[in-house]
Amino acid sequence: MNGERHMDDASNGHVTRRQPDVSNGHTVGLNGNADISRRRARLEDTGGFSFRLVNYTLVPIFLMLFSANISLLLWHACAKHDGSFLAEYRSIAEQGLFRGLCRVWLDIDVLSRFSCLVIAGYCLFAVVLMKLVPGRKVYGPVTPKGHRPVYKDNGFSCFLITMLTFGALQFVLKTRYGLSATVVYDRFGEFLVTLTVLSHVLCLALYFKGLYGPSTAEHGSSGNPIFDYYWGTELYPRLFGVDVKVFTNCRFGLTVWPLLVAIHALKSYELHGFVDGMWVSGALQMAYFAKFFWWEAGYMRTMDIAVDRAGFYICWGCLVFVPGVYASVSMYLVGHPVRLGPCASCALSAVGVCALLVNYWADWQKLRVRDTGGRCTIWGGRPELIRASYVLESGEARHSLLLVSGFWGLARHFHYIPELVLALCWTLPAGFVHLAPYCYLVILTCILIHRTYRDDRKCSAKYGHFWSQYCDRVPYKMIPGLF
Ligand SMILES: NC(=O)C1=CN([C@@H]2O[C@H](COP(=O)(O)OP(=O)(O)OC[C@H]3O[C@@H](n4cnc5c(N)ncnc54)[C@H](OP(=O)(O)O)[C@@H]3O)[C@@H](O)[C@H]2O)C=CC1
Ligand SMILES: CC(C)CCC[C@@H](C)[C@H]1CC[C@H]2C3=CC=C4C[C@@H](O)CC[C@]4(C)[C@H]3CC[C@]12C
Repeated sequence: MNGERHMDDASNGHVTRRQPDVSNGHTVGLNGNADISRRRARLEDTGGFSFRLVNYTLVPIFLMLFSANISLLLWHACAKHDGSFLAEYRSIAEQGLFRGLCRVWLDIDVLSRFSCLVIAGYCLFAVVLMKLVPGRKVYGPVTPKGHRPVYKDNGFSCFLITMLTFGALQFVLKTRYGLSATVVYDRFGEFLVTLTVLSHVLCLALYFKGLYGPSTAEHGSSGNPIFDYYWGTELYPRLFGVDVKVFTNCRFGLTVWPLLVAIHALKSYELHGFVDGMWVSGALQMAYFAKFFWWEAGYMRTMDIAVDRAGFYICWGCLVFVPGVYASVSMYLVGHPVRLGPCASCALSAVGVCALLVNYWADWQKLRVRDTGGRCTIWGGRPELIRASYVLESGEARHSLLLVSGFWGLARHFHYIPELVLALCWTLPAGFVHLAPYCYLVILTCILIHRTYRDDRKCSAKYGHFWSQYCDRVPYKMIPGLF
């Protein structure tokens, strides 16, 4: 498809029917006008003191501490304790939990010159690609304040160029200088702590930028600085002409993850030669990234972009949690080569590819119905639709389509099941000796289950009784007949 494509306004998560934005399960209502006190009042309206203390302060603090520590401990367990959390726990507990944990952090060379140079070099490279690689113009959903984000759909090309450049760089390093990019695996702890610190600096900058120098009208404070830092103060920030969320989510998180998978596969090859478990896992992940970038314009309409603000959750998450936790399966496999044999390799690959296709197909059905105004076929028949209306903050009425057939008729978030099955397929090669490689799967399950609730709340606030109608016709959140 060439030329401009306008995204369905309906996908904007910030338009509400009768309540402020409750998309995160927190009553956010942060749609960017300057009336901070009004928003604070909204936040305070949502429950008693203890409810607010837990939801807007304690949970964010817990998540920030938990995610930072799990990213590092996962690496530390793999690097120093053969992937065993139990051994990791014992070695930390020996010194007293708090002291032991601090030792893990402080023993690592933070902001080392090497990690800073590699990270800065990569960021520069990614930004140059973002700017120079051509792509058709696509639009994000219009915000209630009338902002329509514009994107260049060049994700797939940037991904390919990055992977090819990595391959060429590795070839030159190896043949000319005897060096290898696998040094990133050897010194990954340094990278993680450096990324952690740099990402906090970015989040802090974004926090103040959202309050005092926002790029668009979608900004503001909830009145609670901790929650604001965690959730963000601006929806579509730009820094030096760069769209921050496109950079953090797509050009960093979702690109560094495949680079790490490639580095882990190389390291495994250097250590053990060809190990089919690593290659099955790596190939399935690579197919997942290719699918992601092929569909990147669709991703620009999802909650991550249209609802979640640029704060710790999304930005720090994509800069540190994705490289640290999402890429941890292949990191674990480096130290634990598992030979699957041809039958298991083929079975896992086949199930994984089917899961990937189903997930893509479900996302595609939703986009297709919206793009064609329902004039398309879904599973060979005319789509069953609910023509839902909703009202923008400005009072303007809009319409949108809710698909009730295809995968969207099985359950309201059926597409999360293939997402999980695929992740399982690329994790199973790790075997069942340790829990560490299953961290991603466990965390992903929590994120997706939580997301089914978040999305229901968001859509119910947006579509009101149309959403109730949809829920009556499709009563299950994720697993037909069960949940
Ligand atoms: N690996 C990971 O960590 C994660 C991966 N993912 C993947 O990302 C992809 C997108 O995620 P997802 O959570 O779905 O993001 P979305 O935000 O795109 O999905 C939900 C949105 O789709 C619209 N919608 C809901 N029901 C219908 C329907 N019946 N018909 C038409 N539109 C509907 C609503 O938005 P609207 O306002 O437009 O009506 C709703 O808010 C998936 O493939 C998922 O598996 C997701 C989360 C985590
Ligand atoms: C407490 C926090 C540190 C948690 C951070 C979570 C985020 C890093 C992730 C939350 C949602 C995730 C994603 C959503 C949808 C995606 C589409 C998929 O095709 C590829 C992965 C992803 C971009 C994924 C990436 C991580 C999150 C943003």
